[in-house]
Amino acid sequence: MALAARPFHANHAPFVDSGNDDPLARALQPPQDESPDQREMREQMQREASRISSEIDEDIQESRKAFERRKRAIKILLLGELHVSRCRLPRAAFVSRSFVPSDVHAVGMLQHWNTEIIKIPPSVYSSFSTFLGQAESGKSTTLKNFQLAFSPLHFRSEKLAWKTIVQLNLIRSIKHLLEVLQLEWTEQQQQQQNLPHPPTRPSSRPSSPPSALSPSSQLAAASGSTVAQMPMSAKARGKMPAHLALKMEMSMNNSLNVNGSSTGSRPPSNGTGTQPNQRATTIRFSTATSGSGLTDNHRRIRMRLLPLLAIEEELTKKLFPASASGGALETSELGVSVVSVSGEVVLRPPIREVCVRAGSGWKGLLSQFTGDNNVKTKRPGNNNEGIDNPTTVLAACKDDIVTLWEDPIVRGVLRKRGVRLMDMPGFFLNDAARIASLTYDPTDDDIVRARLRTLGVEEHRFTMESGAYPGSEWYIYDVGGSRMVRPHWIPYFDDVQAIIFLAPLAFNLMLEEDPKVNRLEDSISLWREICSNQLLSKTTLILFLNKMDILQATLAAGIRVQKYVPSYGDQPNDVTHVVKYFRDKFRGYHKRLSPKTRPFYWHETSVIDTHATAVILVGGMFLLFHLNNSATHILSATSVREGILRAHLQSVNVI
Ligand SMILES: Nc1nc2c(ncn2[C@@H]2O[C@H](COP(=O)(O)OP(=O)(O)OP(=O)(O)O)[C@@H](O)[C@H]2O)c(=O)[nH]1
Ligand SMILES: [Mg+2]
Repeated sequence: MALAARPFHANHAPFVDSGNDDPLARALQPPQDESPDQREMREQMQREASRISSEIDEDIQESRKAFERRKRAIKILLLGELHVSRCRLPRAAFVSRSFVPSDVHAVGMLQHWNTEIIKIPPSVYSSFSTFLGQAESGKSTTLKNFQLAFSPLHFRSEKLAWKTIVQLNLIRSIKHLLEVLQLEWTEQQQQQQNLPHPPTRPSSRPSSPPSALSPSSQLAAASGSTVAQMPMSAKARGKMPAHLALKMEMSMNNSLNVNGSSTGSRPPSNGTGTQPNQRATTIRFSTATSGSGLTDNHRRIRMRLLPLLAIEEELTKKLFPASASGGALETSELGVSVVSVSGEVVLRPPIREVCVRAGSGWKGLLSQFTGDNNVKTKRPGNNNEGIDNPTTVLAACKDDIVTLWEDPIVRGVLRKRGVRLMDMPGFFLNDAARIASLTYDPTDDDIVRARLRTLGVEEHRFTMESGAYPGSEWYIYDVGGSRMVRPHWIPYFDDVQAIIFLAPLAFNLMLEEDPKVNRLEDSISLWREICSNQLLSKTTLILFLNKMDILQATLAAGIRVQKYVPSYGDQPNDVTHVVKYFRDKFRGYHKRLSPKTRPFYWHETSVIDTHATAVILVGGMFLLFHLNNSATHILSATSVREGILRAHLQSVNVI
């Protein structure tokens, strides 16, 4: 700015004296024969240039101050798995140019606080830390925990936007459930007709790619037996706006044909067996009770729930219309996964998830659409304000949803097929009675558990409202964790002092972006890459063994590790042994592959547990601040103990 500021000041008399040899000054001299008008114009231009110059200087000053503020602020980078659904570990990495490393150390210290003196290397004070891991590890969930713990007012101010996401999550689970039931009926029907089995049980290759046929395609391929048409219940119809009830009827009629042929138009196959907005076009089933115990009543319930799928489709189109155009919100369809579990098949129906594009301000966008609990649409030519919203439709379907989900026969079908809906991201079926209500108001836990996939890298800046250091600024980076997105992490490795690596112990699950790859195997190979990376040789690595609650449930269900990890052998199939086995594997690679010796820190976590997570986060933050404000970089064991104690106390108050 020096150049602009100097010669253009309006109050400069003649720019230069005649003896000046400076070519620039000469060029800027007024012409000899300058008229008063020309002079006026020239001076006006000079004043304008000067004004702009001052503005730029002010901007620079502001930027400088902002930069300084940012340097002082604590930054947290959440990197990790794209699909957080299966892992519940916070993979947040505390990253801050000035203190980031300390928080990483702080987390480590929480586990090793009994060391008498803990030295924090001064280098930590100018570093970045990062969360890494595969998809669905819980990055965004950790972010929400963070906001809830430190900025609860802000967190709750976004409740309305999250409400719709929770409802969409619930509908998505119902959709999965219905597809599994339909698959069961289809198979039964084929068996009755002595038709070959649909290719959904790759018994020779337990972890083989998904079937080329989606359940709906298989359904459409089925033929024979009676076609049933289930009328919409008067109760359900009565609770809905007329146009919606009509839409429901149309939806059913489009799906069913009393003559057994499809009346619905079927979208062309994309070659993967998955279709956007995929829906059964023909539904046929035997009138007899199936071998699985499913009855006509189950079919009736299923039919009555089909309108939910239509409402989801419509809502998704309204809220997230920008899929193809790179807009703020999108949906993604990840295909069908079929995975062997205990000799059975785990069916992952087509995944069509709502995604949020980084930096899109999606919450504002969603809030525009969602009024008080509703998405309202005024229909042309209709004086009644139509309310096509999940709240109304879910409330109308509540009894059916609860009945179906709690039905022991349905549970038996899910068990037989190895489908564990409760392990899927955004699982809310256990709370259906509460959520499918006209007065539904999301709780903090609902918001934390809501699943919304992240695309790209998103910076979150917020001010701490409570805790030990109110008013302090926070920067958190939340990124997508899928394989496609991982290359975008690399710029954030620059100057990284610490990485929190989230590894869900999902030994029996496959990656959604690549159903041939086991999740845990993917985590381990990512860990190896991180450990051996020369750029990260000085970086402290902290391992979070994530989604411990799911691991517990998986083992309790009798699923054996040995089936998926033969090297596990016949060790006891319990949490303690399983965690130790995999932790030692991670530790071994850490030791063997690290270019330089470094300490190995690890935690077992489940980030949907907001209390436990708050303790870790609050404790970590306390230590971070302590380290930052401390004249010395040495923490005594007493300080650390005090930090943990305060963390516990604060978690009680904050949460
Ligand atoms: N049961 C359980 N669920 C979890 C846990 N952590 C996260 N989840 C759930 O997993 C789903 C995905 O979590 P996210 O935080 O969205 O995952 P993410 O890492 O941000 O995923 P991407 O945005 O796809 O990269 C959500 O529905 C969470 O509620 C956990 O420890 N246990
Ligand atoms: Mg995310």
